[in-house]
Amino acid sequence: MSTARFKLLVKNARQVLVICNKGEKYLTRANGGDIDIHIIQNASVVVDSDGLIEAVGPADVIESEYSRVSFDRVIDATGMCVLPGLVDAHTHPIWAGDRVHEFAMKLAGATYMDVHRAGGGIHFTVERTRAAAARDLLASLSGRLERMRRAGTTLAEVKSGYGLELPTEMKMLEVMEEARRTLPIGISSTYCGAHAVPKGKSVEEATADILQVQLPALKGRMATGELRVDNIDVFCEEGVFDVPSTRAILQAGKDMGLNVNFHGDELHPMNAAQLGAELGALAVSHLEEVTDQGIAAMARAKTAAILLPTTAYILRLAQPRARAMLDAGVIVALGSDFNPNAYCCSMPIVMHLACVNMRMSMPEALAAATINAAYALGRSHTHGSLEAGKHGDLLVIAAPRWEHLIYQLGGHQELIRYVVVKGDVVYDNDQTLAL
Ligand SMILES: N=CN[C@@H](CCC(=O)O)C(=O)O
Ligand SMILES: [Zn+2]
Repeated sequence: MSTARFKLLVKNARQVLVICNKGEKYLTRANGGDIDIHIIQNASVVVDSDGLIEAVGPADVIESEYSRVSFDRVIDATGMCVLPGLVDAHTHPIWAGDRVHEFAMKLAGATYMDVHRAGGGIHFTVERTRAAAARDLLASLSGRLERMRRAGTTLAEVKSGYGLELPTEMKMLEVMEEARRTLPIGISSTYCGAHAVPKGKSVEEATADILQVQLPALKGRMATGELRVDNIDVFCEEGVFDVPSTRAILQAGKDMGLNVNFHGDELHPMNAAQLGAELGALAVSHLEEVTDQGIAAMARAKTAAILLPTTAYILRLAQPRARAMLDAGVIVALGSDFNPNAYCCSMPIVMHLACVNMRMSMPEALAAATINAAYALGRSHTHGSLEAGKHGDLLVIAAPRWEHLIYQLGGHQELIRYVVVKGDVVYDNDQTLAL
């Protein structure tokens, strides 16, 4: 090795969670075995000058191979564990006005749709987001993404969907674009203009507005490079967008080159999983009410299931059937679903809930929050594992075994020592406490 200068060396970690090491795009139980995550004991990680992973291997091998290289930063991870940056596959973090008052209503027995039909829920947030200035939305988004980063997230999917008309949807996408360019976290951006049917419009009118006004405008702004949008989303649900309107919107987005990734089978079985499989969707989120046929279709089509443990928890819904999905070979991913209904920025808490309430194993939850979440966003060639050539996104936790990140409910604040994005330390936490 020549006398190069690289960004970062993380050395002598007790465990390095590589996750997978053969270029796998996702991990499933397809062959009947358990999800197998790749771990190296007593290992080091090298990040090159472009912020990409150069090498991961036994500490002594890395030490001798890179002895002539100088590093901008060296982290001594003795006694600690290194994991890939977590990927949050489903969030709604751009909005104004919280809904703490609705939390009280739901605790008193109101359902999600009771609140929505009464003009609250998404409608409440839409009114406030329409009225908010872009700079205020960017400021609150920045704070929320920082909270996510401090909890180990280095790539987050971010949705629009609190405008439901052209000006506000574009304002949200512009805020997202600015965040993507300036904030130290990866963003996968999603147009979700079909998040609810705006007050005063029918489903048909809302669908026509999206197809004839919003999507053409978005296409124009993507063509000029003003906006970069990765995914298209629809809330497919009884009383929101029905299957025909969902299909039309998703197909139009797909024709524009967007990845299909939508909300389905949450409160009622809608056969959304089958629709996703038919459309070649990268992912369908929620799936609390998915049928066996829907599970089989997703497994066949390699459409990822993005499960959101906070939603079922907060709304006291039936848990998504993670075990049935995993056993059928579905690619299972996780998301925080951060939004004014489910206020949680922490993927470690999400993994904990997935293990306890959805009966996932800790390796399954970690694969779901790394490589499989990256797959759901079309990013598993760059994110989700510590393999050479991928982004140097990682976290260092002050614990002798990686499982502490899931086991310690809410303990990530004292456990996560460093968070690194593309080789830069973006969170340096000297508040870690001994176990
Ligand atoms: N279910 C639809 N959308 C969000 C909730 C958004 C909101 O209530 O503001 C979700 O994924 O949980
Ligand atoms: Zn959502």
